Amino acid sequence: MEDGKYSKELNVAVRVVHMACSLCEKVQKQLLSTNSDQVKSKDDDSLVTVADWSVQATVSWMLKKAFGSQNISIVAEEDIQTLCKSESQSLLAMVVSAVNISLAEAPRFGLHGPEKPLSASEILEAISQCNSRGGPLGQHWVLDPVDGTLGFVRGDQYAVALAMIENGEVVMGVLGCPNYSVKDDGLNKYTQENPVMSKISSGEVGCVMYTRKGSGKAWMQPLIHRDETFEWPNSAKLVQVSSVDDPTLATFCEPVEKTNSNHSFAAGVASTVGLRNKPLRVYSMVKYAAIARGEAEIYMRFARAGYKEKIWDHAAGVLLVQEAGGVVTDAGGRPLDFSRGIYLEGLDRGIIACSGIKLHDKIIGAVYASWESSNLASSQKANNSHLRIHPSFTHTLKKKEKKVCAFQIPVTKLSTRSFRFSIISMIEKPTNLKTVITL
Ligand SMILES: Nc1ncnc2c1ncn2[C@@H]1O[C@H](COP(=O)(O)OS(=O)(=O)O)[C@@H](OP(=O)(O)O)[C@H]1O
Ligand SMILES: [Mg+2]
Ligand SMILES: [Mg+2]
Ligand SMILES: [Mg+2]
Repeated sequence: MEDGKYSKELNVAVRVVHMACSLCEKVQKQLLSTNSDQVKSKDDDSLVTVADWSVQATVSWMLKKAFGSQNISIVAEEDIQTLCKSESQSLLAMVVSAVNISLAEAPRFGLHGPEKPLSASEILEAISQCNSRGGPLGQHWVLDPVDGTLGFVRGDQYAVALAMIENGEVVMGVLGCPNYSVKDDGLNKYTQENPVMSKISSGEVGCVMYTRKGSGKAWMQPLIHRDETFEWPNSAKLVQVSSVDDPTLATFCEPVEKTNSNHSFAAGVASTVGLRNKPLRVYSMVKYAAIARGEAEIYMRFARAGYKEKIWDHAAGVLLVQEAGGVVTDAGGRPLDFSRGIYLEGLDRGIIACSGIKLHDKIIGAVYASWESSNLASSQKANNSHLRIHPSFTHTLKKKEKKVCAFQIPVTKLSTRSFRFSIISMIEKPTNLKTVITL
């Protein structure tokens, strides 16, 4: 790891993510072999497991140990509501055990754990202290303890994602992918058709990827396994996005579940652009990892209307793709905004991550061409209070009082009539609009 800004933070974060991956591997193995009661449903019907809480507690405790509990703000996914219920005693006991086993392993990763095992209340405190809401000022750690919990429970891909946001920008990202082999083409071998258990027994190792904003570099390390005689520093190699910019050769990734992304809209975009390969459906932020490693070229994600993407599902992955040479924006071509709390507020329709600008431009253009006729358009319009601007057609209008209004302009193929109707909203309140564009 190179010296520079955030080098201490990055160094600790990488090691802590290694610890978290090791924890997850044990819990996943146990979960798949014993079918025990380690999985719960949340109010929104999504899943949470012993691993999610245990990783959050472990990372929270280790970061506070390294940087001081007063100085640290952590935004993370999980809370302790379910764990505190009287019927959750055995679940809490499993979390306490997993956390203490993991913390006891800290020296293997060149870190210091606690002198004695943590109590249940200390662990609950560590989890619940990750309740920061982020925002535009200061430093905030952002943690998704297990991203792709569904994949985790199904014995498939998942990730541990830790990032840091400073003054609203992602400045550091670490992504642990325990079932994504460090070997080339690690993903294609472990898709749904190839259960991950074969990987565990074959002894192949997953990876931890990391980067720092502005470095123009993204690194990958192999995971460390218990039986290995190993001492830090771990070896790391640089990764880079793919150089493929011909759509007919490109591979696109998308979420596995239709509820998390509209597959048919993505298929329409893919066909408009001329993508030929079948979509690679992969759980979790491993999709970003695949783009950063050059094993896929495009990641499209179009959530259903009303769903607001959360910063912990994207921060680490977005920076990895960008620093490995790729481009990530919303579907209107604008950068994702990590400065507005726990949600990616103002996100325009979806997220597009690409290995290069050429493919990215084509995808954004195809989204515009397909949008008005899609079901997604009518369902999301009601929810869109913000502006959609095609990057190449952004017109700004300076008003006397120096406020800037911007209009959505459609892609070239749309008619003049649809141009008029497509001026649908403004950055400022409608009362700020004094000039009407007439064609
Ligand atoms: N309805 C809906 N739409 C969009 N996104 C949603 C939705 N519900 C949940 N989530 C978040 O998606 C995270 C999992 O994303 P994946 O890309 O792994 O999806 S999939 O499982 O492959 O379908 C998942 O992250 P984890 O909870 O950490 O697994 C959620 O934060
Ligand atoms: Mg979740
Ligand atoms: Mg997640
Ligand atoms: Mg999660």
